[in-house]
Amino acid sequence: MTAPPAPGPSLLATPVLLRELFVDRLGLLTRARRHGDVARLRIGPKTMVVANHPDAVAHVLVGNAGNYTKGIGLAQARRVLGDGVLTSDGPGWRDQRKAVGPTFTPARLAEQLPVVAEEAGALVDRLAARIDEGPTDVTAEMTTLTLGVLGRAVLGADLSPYPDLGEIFETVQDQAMLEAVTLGAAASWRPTPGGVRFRAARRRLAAVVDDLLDGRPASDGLVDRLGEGVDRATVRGRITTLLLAGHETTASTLSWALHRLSRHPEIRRRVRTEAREVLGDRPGDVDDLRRLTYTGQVVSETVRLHPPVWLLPRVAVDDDVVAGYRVPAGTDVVVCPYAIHRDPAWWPEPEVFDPDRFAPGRSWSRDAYLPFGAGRHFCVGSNLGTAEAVLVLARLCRDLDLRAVPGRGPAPEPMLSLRVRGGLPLTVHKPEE
Ligand code: HEM
Repeated sequence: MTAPPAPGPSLLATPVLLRELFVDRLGLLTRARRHGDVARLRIGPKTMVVANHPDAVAHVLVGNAGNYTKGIGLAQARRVLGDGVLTSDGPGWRDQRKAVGPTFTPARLAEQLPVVAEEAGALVDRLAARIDEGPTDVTAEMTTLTLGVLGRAVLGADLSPYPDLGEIFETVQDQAMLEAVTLGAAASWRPTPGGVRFRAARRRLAAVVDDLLDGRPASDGLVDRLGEGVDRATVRGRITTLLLAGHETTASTLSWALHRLSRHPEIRRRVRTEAREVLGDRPGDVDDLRRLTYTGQVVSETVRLHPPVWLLPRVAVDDDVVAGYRVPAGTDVVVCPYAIHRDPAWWPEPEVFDPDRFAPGRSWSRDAYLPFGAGRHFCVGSNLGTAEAVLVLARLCRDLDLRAVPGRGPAPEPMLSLRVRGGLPLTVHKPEE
């Protein structure tokens, strides 16, 4: 007997689903759990299966991962960024995964942390110049910080001569997302203002990466490993993709963490107390990181509620059966960490920001926690990204007090990563003694 198709809304719901795909992707995928462990969303000619239950997720990402390649948005991301470890699959992906491996070992992390600490110090100085002044957009600052770290600690290159890099990445991502949600109708070659902006941004990005390559960066050999046996266009794509994967996610984590801290003075105080006890006046190193336990919990809780990679898209290569339902070859199967992390079946009071969920000795649903993905595509930079977020938060809370501007909280913008729509204005103050 063949398995039945997964349950989901009728084909007549296409106009509603299409609208939601455009204006409320997070809501659409969160509501999909109403249909059960997996849901089938038919949007015109496109069918998308959403894996809602952790067992279904584990099947797609781990147990039967060999039957799934990366999916929705991949073609668009590859067109705008190039063919990098984040945007590829198959043998090309395997080679790159091998090439980046040596850059993300614990020994390398210990060498990378002083750079993180230096960039954190520069960030504190920039923000300290704004003490008791008007609101400052901290999202732009987080992008500057994470690009600085990535450039120096991973690629061995100084990216400070390119202050527009964050904005360029925003423009190329906007185009990739627009193409993905309009199912290709908004192609980048069109003579629209967005298309023109995108093409200019892509040219600039290529020029920046070429500059970087021509400067023969003093990396740990990563750039050479990525360039082995491939032409300039290919290596450019590989570096561009790594640049995006390595800075956006950590910048998003830090921005959302600062938003949460700005609204919870008691949590901010706990982070400050811990930072003072552990770091004293020092910049922070690997041993300190292990002792910044509560700050680590704040980061874990931030990426639960605001996972920067909010969607893990896959495509089934051959027919499969997931949680008892038929998934024909070629079906888009998606896992939405944002929705799973807010599912009351796995997380009590899921909307509450409570870092103590992750306190030592507390048990929590590991299978329903996917901020870094799972299986063979598990994030290569998870240790660096986490270490960076923890150390920067500790330094910011130790040295400054960042407070919310009264009014509505920021809205999420689910692009290639989960951005803060319109930036995050906070005011900067001296911390209490
Ligand atoms: C808090 C920060 C970060 C988060 C939340 C995060 C999250 C993720 C997730 C969920 C994936 C899996 C994507 C999938 O399965 O389709 C991923 C993959 C990846 N991440 Fe991260 N990431 C972070 C930081 C970093 C950093 C700092 C780097 C590099 C410097 C990095 C490089 C990559 C790469 C290259 C991949 C592709 C891996 C593959 O496909 O094999 N990430 N990341």
